[in-house]
Amino acid sequence: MNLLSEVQYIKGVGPSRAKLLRSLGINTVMDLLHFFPRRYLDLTPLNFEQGHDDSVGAFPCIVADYGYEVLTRSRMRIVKIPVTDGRRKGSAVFFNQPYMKDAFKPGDKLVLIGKIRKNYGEYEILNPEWQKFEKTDYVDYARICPVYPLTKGLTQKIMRKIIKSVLQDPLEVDEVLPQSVLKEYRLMPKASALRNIHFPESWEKLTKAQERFAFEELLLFQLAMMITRRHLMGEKRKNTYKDFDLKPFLKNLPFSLTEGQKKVIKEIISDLKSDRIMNRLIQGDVGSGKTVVASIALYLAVKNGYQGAFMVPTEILSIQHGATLKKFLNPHGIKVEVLKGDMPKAVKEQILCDLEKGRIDVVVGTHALIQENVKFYRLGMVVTDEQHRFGVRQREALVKKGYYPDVLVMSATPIPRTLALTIYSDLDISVIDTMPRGRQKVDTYVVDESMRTRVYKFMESEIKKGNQAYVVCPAVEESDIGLSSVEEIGRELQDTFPHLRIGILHGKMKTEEKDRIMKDFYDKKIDVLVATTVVEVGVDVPSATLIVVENAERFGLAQLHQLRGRVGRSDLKSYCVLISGSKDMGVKARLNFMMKTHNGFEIAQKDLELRGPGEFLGVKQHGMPEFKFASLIKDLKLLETTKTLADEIIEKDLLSTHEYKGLKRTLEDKFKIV
Ligand SMILES: Nc1ncnc2c1ncn2[C@@H]1O[C@H](COP(=O)(O)OP(=O)(O)OP(=O)(O)O)[C@@H](O)[C@H]1O
Repeated sequence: MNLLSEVQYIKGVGPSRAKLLRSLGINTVMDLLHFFPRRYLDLTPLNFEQGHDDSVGAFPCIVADYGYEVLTRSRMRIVKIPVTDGRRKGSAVFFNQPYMKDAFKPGDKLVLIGKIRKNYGEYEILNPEWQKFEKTDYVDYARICPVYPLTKGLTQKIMRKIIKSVLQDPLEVDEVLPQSVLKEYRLMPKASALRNIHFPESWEKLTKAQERFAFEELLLFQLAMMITRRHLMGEKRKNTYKDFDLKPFLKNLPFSLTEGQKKVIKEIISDLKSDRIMNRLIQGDVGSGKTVVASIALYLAVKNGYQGAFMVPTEILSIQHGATLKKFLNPHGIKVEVLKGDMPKAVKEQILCDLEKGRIDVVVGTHALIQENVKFYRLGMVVTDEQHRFGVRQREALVKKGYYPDVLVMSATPIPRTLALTIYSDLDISVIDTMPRGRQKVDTYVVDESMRTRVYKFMESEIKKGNQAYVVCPAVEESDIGLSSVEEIGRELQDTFPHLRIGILHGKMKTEEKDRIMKDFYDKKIDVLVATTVVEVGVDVPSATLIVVENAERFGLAQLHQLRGRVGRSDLKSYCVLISGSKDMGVKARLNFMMKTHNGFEIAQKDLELRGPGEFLGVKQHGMPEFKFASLIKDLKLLETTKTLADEIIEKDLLSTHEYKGLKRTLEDKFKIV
């Protein structure tokens, strides 16, 4: 049968079933073959005793007597068919299917597929799928049976039959992957992978088939991203960078760089020396010192005649990073300005004009920096500090404006490598893998409400030592859903400790007010900052040594780690207290994980496993790739392998060779590129 034939012409389909299949997106034989099972049943034949509660099993048996109907106490009609597995007695039980009473006669041989349970000493198989067979036939019955995601009107039985009938003929499918790739990575060829994905000959073969499809899926994805990137950023750089002397900058730095920082700076410099535009992601645990690295990139850009832009996720951060950059860059004659949303019009216009004329070297601001009508004189370096956000669109916006700047993306929180490789697959990845010297691990405690008074007493003693503290609450105002709020806790603390200077901060406040509070906290005019998660990302106040998180159960692990990262940013001993009244064992285990683990990448991985990629990244991301076979949680090795291969394919321009024809065509069909 031709793969492009319509499904209607498959044996046993016909117009009405074809319509149902079409509603599942299946038009052709090819579509049908690519309609993959959702899961599989293990149909290794079992006797009644071998069945497990709550798991589906396959039970070959013989009908022992005629079926009969029973009315339950809740007036439900059930049909029972007495059966035996040869040794024990049991029944097949059908709910609300009175016609099943006469479906079988004594002596019929059946295989019943369903969950088994023991009811008053007798085995019952509930609402089973069933198949009549002669004992010898059972050998032919698939041991590993596919379960498809279906629609009303189609049953598993019908679907299996249709697909089986297609698979009976030799499959003339085009192989997508080149023979050399199949051989090198020991992948199952497409035709047998298709057979085994539907009717696996063994569990091992099923795994091999799944691996093959995952490989294909990831390779195609990586190639598509790389080709898009080449279109987008593939401009050859003009190689105008001549000055790589960092001595003056480093001399002015109050500390020496860590090994991790040095390594990443080397990678940046090698990008700037190469003939391709830089697209690099910098990852690092909280407090690993990403900002200095970004400053160095901006320093080099300005030294070589370019302007730089630093985009940050919140206004609070734009002020903080603005101040840091001024401190690092002003002494070298580099002019830095912060562009804020609600600046007086005249000031803003002056900055915009100076930028366009090239009188400002580095501008810091939120993403509005590139969305608004901001024009540059000679933009050469864009640093974006991202909070799990795609930079692609922003980078695209810049390219559309006619700039082809080098791009450095800083990921504000550690993200597991599988996710980094996919959502940032258009970037090269650098990791700062060492922490500044003298950092101690932040002691972390999980406590319940009864400890609150003690925790706050401890806070008082920290402040007496000259340190500062954060209290993070999930809500802004008091409400009836029982969450601690910034306003309520702020008031309570002020009443209990009248001598402490308490400040509150949340997203609903005016920018001006936020600025003032944040500045007071930086300047140590505030001892305790009671805030929502606006302080979550990037806020850097080295003398803060305690963070208390109220209703800690409300936060994800990665977020808690990010919050904890607000303390322990100097050599002062720091503490994190997670307050939670939750009795849920799962929640407790999750919070306890924070006490044991301090490595952000490990925590992020755990968070990803617990919540899945969508939740981990926060709101459901548009454009987040959805893979059928590959797992963003587990398939790190496969991701790395396919990335290396994709690199090689692009580098050597293999897609234009005869051997890679299939791959090229699939890319064109699936992603409309190449
Ligand atoms: N090599 C270093 N030695 C000592 N201190 C350093 C070093 N590098 C950075 N710091 C300091 O460590 C603190 C954290 O640095 P930075 O704010 O750049 O971290 P980050 O990686 O951006 O952290 P986060 O992700 O939490 O925002 C800052 O106060 C910074 O001045």
